[in-house]
Amino acid sequence: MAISMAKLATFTVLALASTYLLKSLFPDQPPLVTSLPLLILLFPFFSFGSGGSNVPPGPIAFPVFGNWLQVGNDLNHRNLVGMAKKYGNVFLLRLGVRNLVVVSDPELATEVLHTQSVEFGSRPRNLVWDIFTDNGKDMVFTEYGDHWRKMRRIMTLPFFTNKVVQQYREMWEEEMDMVLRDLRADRAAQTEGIVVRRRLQLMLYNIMYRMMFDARFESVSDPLFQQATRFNSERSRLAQSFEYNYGDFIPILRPFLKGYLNKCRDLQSRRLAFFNDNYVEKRRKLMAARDGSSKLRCAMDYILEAEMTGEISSENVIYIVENINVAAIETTLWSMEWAIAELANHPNAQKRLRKELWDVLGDQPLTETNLPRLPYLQAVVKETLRLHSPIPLLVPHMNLDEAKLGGFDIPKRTKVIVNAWWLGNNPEWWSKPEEFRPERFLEEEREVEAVVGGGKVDFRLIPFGVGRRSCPGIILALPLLGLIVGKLVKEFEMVPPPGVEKIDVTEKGGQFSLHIAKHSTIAFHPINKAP
Ligand code: HEM
Repeated sequence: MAISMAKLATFTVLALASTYLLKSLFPDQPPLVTSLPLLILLFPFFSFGSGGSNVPPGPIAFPVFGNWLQVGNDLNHRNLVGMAKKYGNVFLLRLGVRNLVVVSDPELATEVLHTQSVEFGSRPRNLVWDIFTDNGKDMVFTEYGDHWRKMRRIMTLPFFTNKVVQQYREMWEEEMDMVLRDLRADRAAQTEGIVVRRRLQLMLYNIMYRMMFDARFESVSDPLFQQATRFNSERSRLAQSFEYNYGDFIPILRPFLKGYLNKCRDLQSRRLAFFNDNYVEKRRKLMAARDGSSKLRCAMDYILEAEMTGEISSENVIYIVENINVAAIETTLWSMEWAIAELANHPNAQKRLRKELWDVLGDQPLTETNLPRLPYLQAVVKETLRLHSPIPLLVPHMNLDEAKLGGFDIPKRTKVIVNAWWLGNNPEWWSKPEEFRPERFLEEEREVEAVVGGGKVDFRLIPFGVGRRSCPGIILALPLLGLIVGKLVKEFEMVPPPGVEKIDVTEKGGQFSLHIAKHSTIAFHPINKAP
């Protein structure tokens, strides 16, 4: 087949640019490696495009690199919207040996998450996630199948039922009331303001560790708290980084990732030993000493019971702990930070919320049982999750076998992502989506049920996903968010620190998370009577 001059020229420029890039990235590597792009020129030129099958549209793919050099590493929710406008609501990117399909409209999202939730119910893996999950011994990142089903079932009873919410709601309120007490006693918090994230992080760790292990941390200086947060944030940093993409996409470059992967392995073994030695083993000893009549006290006791009956292995036990540390704490914390920042920037919304809280509760403190009586509070939570989904592209899905989507063929083992942020922020479907305006959920969007669950799902608002692989933690995350936001607003006026007009709500994302770029400093002015 003849090749056009334009294609040849593009190819040559690309190959030279890549050679240059590799040479500067790896100056000490042998010429075989750095001249790889030129060798690629010798490859058959006509592996451009889709290879002839009926795959979704997308940019022209080059041999070996696919679209990677064109689209780069940072495939964040906003960049993907730009591509969807060009290629359509389902498009395909080839990133080296990996295929990535991006879905950007509610109907196709329904297909992936609901109608074909078995077909698209797996998770893709990569070199780093393989290390952090020991090739899928966990639940969050494992493939769809018997192992996932068993893990999800075993985790549901101690973590994800309404009974669990009822069992723990007073403990949650107690931890939150300690935050309010600390803010009232903190002069700096009331004058120049504080980075409230640190205190909320301690609160959330305490809530999750009390549920998991019946254990808590005394303060932010507790050495165990410092170790736990350091291990978890280092794990997130390594897993979320774009640094390892080149080795993941292009197998021939994997030897250069050895140092990075060893760092991940080393961290993972120290981190799992930390969970095991300080928490799991202690519960195991208590379980061994327990007589049949004593009650199971915390989630770990139920999990260890499943280990004792041979349903799961000790490795699975530790990966459940790892998954809760990864999935539960930072996601909820990011949402709290966004909600507080937006309320500080929108005094009218804050005033309206405070009025609702005082009208409904009077002098009484907010409790979990009151939440259904506070529609504006629920609207604030929904609006926060719509505008700032902590996981804007959901956790990636994958089809184990070849599948169909929107009339296209999806090659097997394609990473499929749903741009959930765009579903909640597309101006074709939402009025002025860039505005933080909770009242939309009491006015034109009264029917949106997705976030509160239970009702009919509106696929425009799915910050927790939907269907088989949706977030089971929604049952905890929503009341936790409502409670802390409501309690703070009832007792404090939250404002930017002196001299600052607006809190900076610039975003920062990783491979799939989205959080506030700079942790905000907020001043908390105590309120003692009804507004
Ligand atoms: C605001 C807080 C949270 C948000 C926005 C959130 C969001 C998500 C999303 C988008 C997914 C993937 C859904 C999909 O792939 O379709 C997910 C999965 C998951 N989340 Fe959450 N989550 C939150 C809090 C929690 C909490 C508190 C827990 C546990 C206590 C939790 C546990 C999990 C687990 C175990 C999965 C994996 C489910 C599976 O693969 O089967 N999450 N979450």
